[in-house]
Amino acid sequence: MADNPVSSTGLRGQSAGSTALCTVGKSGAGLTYRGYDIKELADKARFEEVAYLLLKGKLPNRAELDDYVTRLKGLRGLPPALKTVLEQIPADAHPMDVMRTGASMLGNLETEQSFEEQQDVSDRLLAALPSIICYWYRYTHDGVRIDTETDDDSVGGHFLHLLRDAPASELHARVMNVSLILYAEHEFNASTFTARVCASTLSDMHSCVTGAIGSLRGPLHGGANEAAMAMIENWQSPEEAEREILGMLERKEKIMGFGHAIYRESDPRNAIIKQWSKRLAEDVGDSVLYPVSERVEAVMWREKKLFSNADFFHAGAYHFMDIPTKLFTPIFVCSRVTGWCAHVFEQRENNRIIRPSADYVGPEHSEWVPLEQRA
Ligand SMILES: CC(=O)SCCNC(=O)CCNC(=O)[C@H](O)C(C)(C)COP(=O)(O)OP(=O)(O)OC[C@H]1O[C@@H](n2cnc3c(N)ncnc32)[C@H](O)[C@@H]1OP(=O)(O)O
Ligand SMILES: O=C([O-])CC(=O)C(=O)O
Repeated sequence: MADNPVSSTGLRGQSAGSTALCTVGKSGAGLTYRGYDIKELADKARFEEVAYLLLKGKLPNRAELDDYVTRLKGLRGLPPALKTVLEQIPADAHPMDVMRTGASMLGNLETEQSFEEQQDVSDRLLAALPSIICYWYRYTHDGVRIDTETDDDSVGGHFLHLLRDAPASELHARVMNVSLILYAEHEFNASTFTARVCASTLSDMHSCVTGAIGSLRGPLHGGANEAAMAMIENWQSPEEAEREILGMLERKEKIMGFGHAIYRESDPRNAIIKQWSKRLAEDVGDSVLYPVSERVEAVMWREKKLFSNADFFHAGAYHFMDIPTKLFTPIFVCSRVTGWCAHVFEQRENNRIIRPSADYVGPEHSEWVPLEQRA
């Protein structure tokens, strides 16, 4: 039987290729996008600058950024056939399924005909994905057909504007900006690897992104921010939270929003979003959810040395901005599409089809039994 040590399952610890986009957990570096520290980006950059950095290869100068923002604003409208499809999707569908269908349908209407169009296709996806989710959400939940072409300068502000029919407050636009920066890129995570595997067959950009959305949907990956919210909203006090978490650990249940495949001691995105979550909690006068979240974090570290990952304090932050829980992971898509597309560019630039081997663990030889004689 083949040797298959647990430590190597899930391809853990194995390099599956190279990238110039991002370092995750590299000693002394925490998280960097093209060499820029995530803390500095979250503090100083606009998400649109980070998108430009990832997709075009360098930070934009003032004129380039202004042009890029104007360009993205001009790409927010949705074709009528896409709106018709979105209107057919039921209100109780999962919004990540809506994102998946939306990206795929856009690929039918605006097919990438050649790789020379990859920059345009990526910009279009980045601009259109918030419109897709909000168009569907408002149609199915509020019965209105919204105009998706807002004049907001930022992707985050545009998303909140569409959701609420009113421009976002400065604080909310700021937090959305930080959140989108934190979620933009993360090396060979599961959804990005999905995109790269798809790209390696020389498939089109919409297929790569559609597949990546499907991978991000799961609760072990992007879906953890929604799962964390569903968990913490049940608890009315830190004491109750502690009791329940101890019970879950006793039953060997997974606590969503904790742990990481690469980081060992902390996720550098956590401290950043946690600080904004606290600020928002103060803004709405919360005295339950934030203290509950803090206690869960403390108990998880005390009991298991497991730390909050990027998703855990995002739950409270989005909740305090009154964003419906089921839209949490779609926001992740609106950001990570930048990383996915940038990885597809890289894969295409130096491509070889991704096709690992498997250790066979089935029977050595199986004797054919005619149909009538089988038990
Ligand atoms: C943006 C993102 O995608 S971040 C990740 C979001 N996902 C989550 O928050 C889901 C919860 N977390 C997890 O399921 C895992 O920590 C993952 C999927 C993120 C990483 O998985 P792995 O790399 O397999 O974790 P790792 O090898 O560090 O696990 C070590 C041990 O800790 C346990 N563990 C890890 N995370 C958790 C958790 N959140 N709750 C309880 N136990 C956990 C594992 O079960 C394992 O225990 P075992 O040795 O007894 O089997
Ligand atoms: O890197 C990972 O495995 C998951 C993650 O944190 C991300 O994709 O942001």
